[in-house]
Amino acid sequence: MTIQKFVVTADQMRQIETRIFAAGMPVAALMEKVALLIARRIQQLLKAEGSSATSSVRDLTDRRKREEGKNLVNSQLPVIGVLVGPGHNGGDALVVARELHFQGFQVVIYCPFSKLKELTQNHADYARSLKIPFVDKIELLKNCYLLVDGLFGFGLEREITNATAAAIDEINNLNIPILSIDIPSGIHTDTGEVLGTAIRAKHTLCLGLWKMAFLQDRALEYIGSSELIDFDIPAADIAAILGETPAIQRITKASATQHLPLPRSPISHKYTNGHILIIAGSRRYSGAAILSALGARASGVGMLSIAVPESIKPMLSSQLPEALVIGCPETQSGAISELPVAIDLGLYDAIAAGPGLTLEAAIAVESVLESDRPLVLDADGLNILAQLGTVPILSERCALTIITPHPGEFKRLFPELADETGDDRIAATQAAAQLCGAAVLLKGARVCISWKDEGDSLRDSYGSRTITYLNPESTPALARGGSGDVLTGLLGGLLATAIARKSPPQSVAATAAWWHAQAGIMAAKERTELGVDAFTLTQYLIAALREFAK
Ligand SMILES: NC(=O)C1=CN([C@@H]2O[C@H](COP(=O)(O)OP(=O)(O)OC[C@H]3O[C@@H](n4cnc5c(N)ncnc54)[C@H](O)[C@@H]3O)[C@@H](O)[C@H]2O)[C@@H](O)CC1
Ligand SMILES: [K+]
Repeated sequence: MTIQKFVVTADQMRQIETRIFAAGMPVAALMEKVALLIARRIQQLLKAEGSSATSSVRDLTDRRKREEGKNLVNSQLPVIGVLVGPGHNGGDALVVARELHFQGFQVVIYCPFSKLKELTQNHADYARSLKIPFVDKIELLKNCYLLVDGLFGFGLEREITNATAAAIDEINNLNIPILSIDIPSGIHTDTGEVLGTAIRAKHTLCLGLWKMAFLQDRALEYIGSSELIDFDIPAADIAAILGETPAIQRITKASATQHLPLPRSPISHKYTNGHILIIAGSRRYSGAAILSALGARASGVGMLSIAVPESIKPMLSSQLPEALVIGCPETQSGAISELPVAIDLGLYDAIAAGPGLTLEAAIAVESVLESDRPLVLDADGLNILAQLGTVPILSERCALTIITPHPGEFKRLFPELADETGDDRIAATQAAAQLCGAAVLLKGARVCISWKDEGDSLRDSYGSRTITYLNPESTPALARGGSGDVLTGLLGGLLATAIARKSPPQSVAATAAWWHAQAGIMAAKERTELGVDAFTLTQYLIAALREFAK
């Protein structure tokens, strides 16, 4: 079982927790276990940072051994501030404060609440008895080296207002690195929405199972970097609440690799490895066709055909010697006016259409929509689809369609939905998939992919019957023109191969999103976040594959 693939709502986490407690695990024991893991992780992180502050802390612990029994409070030493809320998130924080205190760190506690849950109150009383200082003004935290945020966890449901909101803003303004326990206080666990105001963490330790907010773009600036603290939730309890095959999953290396067309059959030939037709480009946007084709090339697809306006055919042929380039009749401005009369779409396992077409290519896009071929539709293909009427057209298709909108295109395709679901990208993608029957890949920092479930699996947390995959890792280096064109080609190539190999076609969308992001991450590591232009990205696809698929 890979714990990394699970993702839960606050309600699901509560249900899982309830089962654990009902089975006999004492609440206090679980809090103790979890908070000890957090305290240990904080110490590791401080050590890894290797800063002067950490060495002072180390000096302190060494000295502690030497000077046993002496008062260790020394204002010159780094102080860790612990922010404590009224619920069990605050309880976790108090256990962390206590442990760090015993490890020789200088700790101060800020708890602006008079009424605490019982267990949290017990820990607060014990911390006071240990003479860990409590401060009641935020300015007294200003010399802290690190703040640990335990104000609210997944129990936060309503807006933070008044004094608490003002305190959070003041804490953020101290500009001290903050480590959040479970989730930055103020972030909605499911939607990632900021409930009034929220802690801006540098790093967040998510407890037990990944919460939905970590996959919602709007929460990412608050979450900072993040990691999961696994506290041994029994697999049976997870399965009881999420189902044997959870309706919503984070993409993992294992799941991405599972849907790669590897290994190849030793007796495969070019046609059994799939034939993709890419329809892309115009005189104005010729590069889009090249980038999509290079993306498809990296997928290892058996045969690559590219339909472009006649006038840019030589350019494509020179860039992609292995490809079959089809010149199409073109408009005056150099867009595809229609597909060649002689083209037989039935030859292709899948079609990918859209990048760089311009709105003038509507007739060509209509032809592929009317065909019975599995289809990836992107960019201008989507803009044309929106004009034709998204839902009626897609509902009529008899083959799989995968649409890959960015949020702007999504709004054009599903204007009502975009209004209803706001910035909840997961809910929006699921609702769109449910409505139009296509697989929907919503681009963004955390790509979300959803399609209607034809089986009998559980309803997902939003009540719709969809399968959803969320890409947990990416890089802002990919936020530039052309990187989407690469994804279209890569996805198209994988789709054609999946069709030829008779493997589940929708799942390749998750593999493509993961692969694309991993290539971006690898390229950014080597070349910085500014060094990942779309062409460079295509050059990292195979290197990234070699790394994650080994
Ligand atoms: N799920 C699990 O298995 C575990 C959970 N633990 C911790 O428990 C947390 C959840 O604890 P709780 O359910 O007690 O909830 P929280 O600690 O997240 O906060 C809820 C508390 O805040 C108050 N509150 C909610 N919204 C507020 C607002 N807008 N303004 C002011 N007060 C507000 C509530 O009345 C309640 O007292 C997790 O995030 C985690 O840190 C851990 O102790 C161990 C294991
Ligand atoms: K928190």
